[in-house]
Amino acid sequence: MSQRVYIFDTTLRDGEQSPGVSLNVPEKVQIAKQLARLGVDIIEAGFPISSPGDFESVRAIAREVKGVTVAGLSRANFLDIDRAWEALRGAEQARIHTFIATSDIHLKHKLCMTREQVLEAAVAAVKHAKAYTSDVEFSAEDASRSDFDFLCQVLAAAIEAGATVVNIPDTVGYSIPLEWGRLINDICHKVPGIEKAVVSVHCHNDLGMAVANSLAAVLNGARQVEGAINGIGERAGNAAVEEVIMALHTRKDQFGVFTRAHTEEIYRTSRLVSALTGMKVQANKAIVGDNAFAHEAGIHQDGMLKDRTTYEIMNPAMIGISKSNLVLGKHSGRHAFRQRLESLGYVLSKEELNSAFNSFKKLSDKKMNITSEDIEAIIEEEMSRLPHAFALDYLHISSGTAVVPTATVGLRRDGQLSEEAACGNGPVDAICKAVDKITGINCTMISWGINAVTSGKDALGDVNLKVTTDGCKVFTGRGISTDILEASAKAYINAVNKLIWDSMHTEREVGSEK
Ligand SMILES: CC(=O)SCCNC(=O)CCNC(=O)[C@H](O)C(C)(C)COP(=O)(O)OP(=O)(O)OC[C@H]1O[C@@H](n2cnc3c(N)ncnc32)[C@H](O)[C@@H]1OP(=O)(O)O
Ligand SMILES: CC(C)C(=O)C(=O)O
Ligand SMILES: [Mg+2]
Repeated sequence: MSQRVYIFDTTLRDGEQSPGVSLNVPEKVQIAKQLARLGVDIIEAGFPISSPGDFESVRAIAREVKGVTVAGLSRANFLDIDRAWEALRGAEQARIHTFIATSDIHLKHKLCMTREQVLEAAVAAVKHAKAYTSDVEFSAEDASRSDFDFLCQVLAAAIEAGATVVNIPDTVGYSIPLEWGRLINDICHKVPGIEKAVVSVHCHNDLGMAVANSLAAVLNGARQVEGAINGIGERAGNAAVEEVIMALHTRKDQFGVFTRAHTEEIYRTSRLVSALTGMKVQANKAIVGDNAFAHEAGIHQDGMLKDRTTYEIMNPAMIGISKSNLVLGKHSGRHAFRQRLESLGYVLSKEELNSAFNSFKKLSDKKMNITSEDIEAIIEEEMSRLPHAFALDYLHISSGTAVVPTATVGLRRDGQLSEEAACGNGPVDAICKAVDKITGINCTMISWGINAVTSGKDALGDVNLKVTTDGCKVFTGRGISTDILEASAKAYINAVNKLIWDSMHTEREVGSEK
């Protein structure tokens, strides 16, 4: 038996049957092109007889999307099949997919047909489709609730009539994996002529077992799996294609099969389908949910930082997700906190880390998402507690068109006020020189910029600047005020405090090496 599993994507047919979803022709073509990039083998582009829009979508996809088989659905009647072929005829590889239910429940209550009539309709439909294309798929709708012998009889007759794929749907998501695996195994062994067809499964998720059932089927001989991206579809949806692909790939030790999917296109495909259908992906959804590669628990984050494989069985890059996400929150620990600080350019001693970590824990009890800005605010607060941190007490500026700009600055450190005055090329330059006189550190300003935080006359000015003393190490400073000179003074003092803090650490590190 071949080890290749064909992926039949029905996002555009069964997926679109999700209540509330309706895709127009360009949207369907866009998704189909992305599905081709993902490397699915068959795209079920629609149900051509169902509406002019669906017909047009199948026709456009058949013409425009190459390198993949394009399928169209039809009931077991000639009109549906003729319409399906009309839509599909421009495809590089076209498949007519015809179906009829085989369960007594459907026969009695829905089709109002006898078993003999269904058998006859199935055979006639396959033969009619076969006159158009060699690639014909036959589905026995509601197979999971069908009488086994009758199901086998219909499948055998469909193969005899020319079906190259026989699809076994769990239409109402009723089966459980053990039972479903056994059914597929029995079909593979008992249906006359089954070796001439690919056995396919189409599982619905009413009991949340669509993917598990699909995989059980693969273990028992199915070589085509049908599903939809993000698991969308009728009622609780279809088997999620991305989950099937990644399960077969990640556990090939168990399945021993392969698909031709380009897994790194999975995430992009999922986002596109979600955006165009308007069906949001739940955060904890396997493979493509926002949390699928996010870690918040401190013990997990520590493990991840030491080796990703401690808590991840798949590399997010394989799915097209750039990297795992260590989310800082109330369950995080010191390792992850320190790592975020280091990525922001802060290196803290053990005591400082502990103190900042305590502030972080208090904040995380109140705030759900801790951002990098929150972390910076915590550190700045920590820095302001340092014995050598300077804080602006007051500022007086004399400036104009006919005077030399002069600044008088008062800074507090450990409660002590120090005052100095200085002249400069402009008022900002004068402020910096006065600050330098107090701190005893001569800094060179590399850049200065201002953004308006709010709008209007009372806008807050957000000054960002960079200073250096040696031309190598650069320290950034930020200050916010409605007065841009005060914002500049605060930003400059902020940068100088970082510089002092850094030199204290460098000294301590050198000292500790001794
Ligand atoms: C399990 C699945 O997902 S099957 C696919 C389901 N998808 C859809 O139904 C979406 C698209 N469907 C539609 O747009 C419409 O249902 C149409 C255009 C196909 C048909 O519309 P209508 O002609 O108005 O019929 P309606 O949908 O009300 O009823 C379905 C008819 O098809 C019959 N039918 C259902 N399945 C089949 C089948 N596989 N083969 C032959 N006839 C079938 C029903 O018995 C019923 O026949 P009746 O009119 O003689 O009672
Ligand atoms: C048309 C068939 C394959 C189907 O969607 C189902 O039975 O769920
Ligand atoms: Mg279905």
